[in-house]
Amino acid sequence: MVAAKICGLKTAESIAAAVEYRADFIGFNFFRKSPRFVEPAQAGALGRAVPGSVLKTGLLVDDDDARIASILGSCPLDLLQLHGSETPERVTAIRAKFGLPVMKVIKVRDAADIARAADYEAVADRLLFDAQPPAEMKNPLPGGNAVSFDWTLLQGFRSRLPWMLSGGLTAGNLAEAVRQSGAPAVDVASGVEDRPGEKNLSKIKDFLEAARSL
Ligand SMILES: O=C(O)c1ccccc1NCC(=O)[C@H](O)[C@H](O)COP(=O)(O)O
Repeated sequence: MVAAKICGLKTAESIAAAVEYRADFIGFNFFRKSPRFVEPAQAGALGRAVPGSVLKTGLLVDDDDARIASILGSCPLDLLQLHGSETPERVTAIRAKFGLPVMKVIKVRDAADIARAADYEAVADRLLFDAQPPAEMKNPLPGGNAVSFDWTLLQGFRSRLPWMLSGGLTAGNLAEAVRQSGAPAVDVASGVEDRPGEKNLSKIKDFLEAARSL
């Protein structure tokens, strides 16, 4: 079994499906340009249906303290996912100011990107490896692009921090992704959707059942 996060949830039905099929994390996306964006107040209301056993994750991209404080005022969270270009110093500052665990996202194109995880080893609580959007991709978002990277780049990766694999995952490729990478946890947004931002409850079920079967 590998732990699983379903990211970009913004409806009661999709959250209920994630909880029913035992997601370990759910993600609220606070990046306004994303098709998965959810208003913090709405996320706060939705989050009240989430049991304490499922960690509510807030997805941020280079947000300042005022915005993070505003989000947390509307939506209690268990984990902050920093998906932008936050430096180790910025991660340290956010963690200290808000008193919440931080998952730093490392965007991967090649082996040098994996090595950059070491910069956050002493300051983050978790790591998430996501694909760097390909250079030719028109108007990519910082994440949620349904793009994967070479999972073998993570072979032999060791960290004192728990880490997740992300990027282009689906119920259909999950076993191979985990076999190649050795990931102990996985994360998905597009792979459980029919269209960007529109979650498919059966795909959520299939993804979470696939994660539990490994
Ligand atoms: O999902 C988004 O729209 C998004 C937008 C901006 C920054 C991050 C975003 N998603 C972050 C996630 O954790 C996604 O689950 C991850 O990038 C994987 O996405 P996908 O390849 O679509 O499964």
